[in-house]
Amino acid sequence: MGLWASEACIALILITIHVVFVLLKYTRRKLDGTSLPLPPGPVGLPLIGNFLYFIGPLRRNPHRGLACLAEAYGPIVSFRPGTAKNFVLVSSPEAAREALVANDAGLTARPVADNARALAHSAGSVFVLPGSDPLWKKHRITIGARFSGRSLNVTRPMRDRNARQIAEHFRACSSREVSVGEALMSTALNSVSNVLFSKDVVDAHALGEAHVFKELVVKLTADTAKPNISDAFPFLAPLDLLGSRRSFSRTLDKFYKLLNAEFVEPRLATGEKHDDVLDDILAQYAKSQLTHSDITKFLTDMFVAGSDTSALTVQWAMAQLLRHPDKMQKVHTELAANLGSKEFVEESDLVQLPYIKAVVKETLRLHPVTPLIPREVVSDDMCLGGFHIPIGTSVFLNVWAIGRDPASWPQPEEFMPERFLGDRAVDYRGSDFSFKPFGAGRRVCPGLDISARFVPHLLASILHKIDWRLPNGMAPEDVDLSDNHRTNLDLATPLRAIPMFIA
Ligand code: HEM
Repeated sequence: MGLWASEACIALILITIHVVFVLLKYTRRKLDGTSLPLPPGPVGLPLIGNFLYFIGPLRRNPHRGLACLAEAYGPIVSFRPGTAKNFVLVSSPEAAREALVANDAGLTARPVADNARALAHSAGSVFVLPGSDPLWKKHRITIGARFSGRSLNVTRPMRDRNARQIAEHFRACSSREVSVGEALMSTALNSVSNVLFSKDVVDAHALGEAHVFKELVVKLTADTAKPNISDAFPFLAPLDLLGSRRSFSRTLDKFYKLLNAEFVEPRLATGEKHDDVLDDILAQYAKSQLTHSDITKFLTDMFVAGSDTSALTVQWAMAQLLRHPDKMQKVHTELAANLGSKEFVEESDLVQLPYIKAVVKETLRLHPVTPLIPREVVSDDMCLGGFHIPIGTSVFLNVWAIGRDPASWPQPEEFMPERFLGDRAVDYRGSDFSFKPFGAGRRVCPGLDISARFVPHLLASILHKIDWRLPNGMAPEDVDLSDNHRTNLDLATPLRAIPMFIA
């Protein structure tokens, strides 16, 4: 009886706190002068809000769980995972357009995960610095000058060489079962490092092997957005209860040291010039416009943002093609018809390979590697879809759900690259918000242009003159297409297959 009474007492206190909290919020909005309602969403518990969702249905694949919330509450949903700020979820093309076009200026920040604060990384990170920060602007100009448009023609020969290396690697593995993703990750790292430092980071003979640089980037990528109780309950952050930030700090520290020892210090010592990103940032360093720490943080972000994303997209495309032999046949027919006996695919061949490019787009529609694009409301409250979105709210665009919206995509679950050919040739940029795997607006992915070249190039290179088989008597329908949302959208079962070189 005594125990029951104390439980009832605790429940009463929690309910009272919750009611006070709701009343305070209501009163504040009245004082703010807004009469717009907040977006609808699941009712949270006192104090912990909707936290239980995040250790339950949303733990493994939040993009799927959040798509179900949108089905229940509509295209703009709000919820509160813990005592941290409100989250708003955007899940329709129209709402995404309103967020990224009409409200772009107000959404130029990103939520900062507790891990990102390790070694003060967030203070120099191009990924999380607010859009108003002069350092963010400086970094975006540096990236834009080397990673977009015609400037990419300068580095094209290096990507041709990287694509040729991976083709040779898989041809040399002919008839042997391989992990498809391992070599793809090495090649994606090399394609980024060549624009940054004019150098491969993984040796051509070791593409399929473990490598310290690769291991560190893989670990940093996996841990960047690892679920962490400190993010739901910021008052616990100083304790770092899961040790997440400490572990991230150790990995970051190793990576910073590696970047400095192998790339930054030697270039500073010799004063060599290579007409690349490192030249550009060292020139800014010489004028005291950047610190040494700004440089390592920037380079770290470029590897974390640019390599796993590209490698995973090619791995997803391969998984879909192995699952759909008729589409694989179309790819081989296109390659044979346009390249004939040419030994290796070059970037300039892509104009003749529309089907391969459509395969990549269809892959990014179904498996966008950043399924939930994170933004944050800065400077002022905003109105979205007739709802009030207070300053400080974290806004997530569920591009995974938008890419499967049946109103925009007939038979949305089917892998049909043909939908990206002909009249309905939706592109990555442009006004169609039913397909935005690289985001949009001021914070659009600055790697879009290089990815639009290199991802189809990489895919074509590992398919040209190579016939892929499934191992252990697997049938196409046995290819596992289930996903696992770590920082990026990973395959739940890493793809293994057997390359057969067609001489
Ligand atoms: C298939 C490949 C890729 C995909 C699907 C992808 C997707 C994305 C998405 C969705 C965003 C957020 C955009 C937004 O908020 O609107 C982003 C940001 C970013 N991406 Fe990519 N990305 C890819 C490759 C790359 C590459 C190759 C690089 C550079 C080497 C890169 C560098 C970045 C950076 C630095 C940001 C942060 C930009 C900022 O916050 O200002 N990405 N990417």
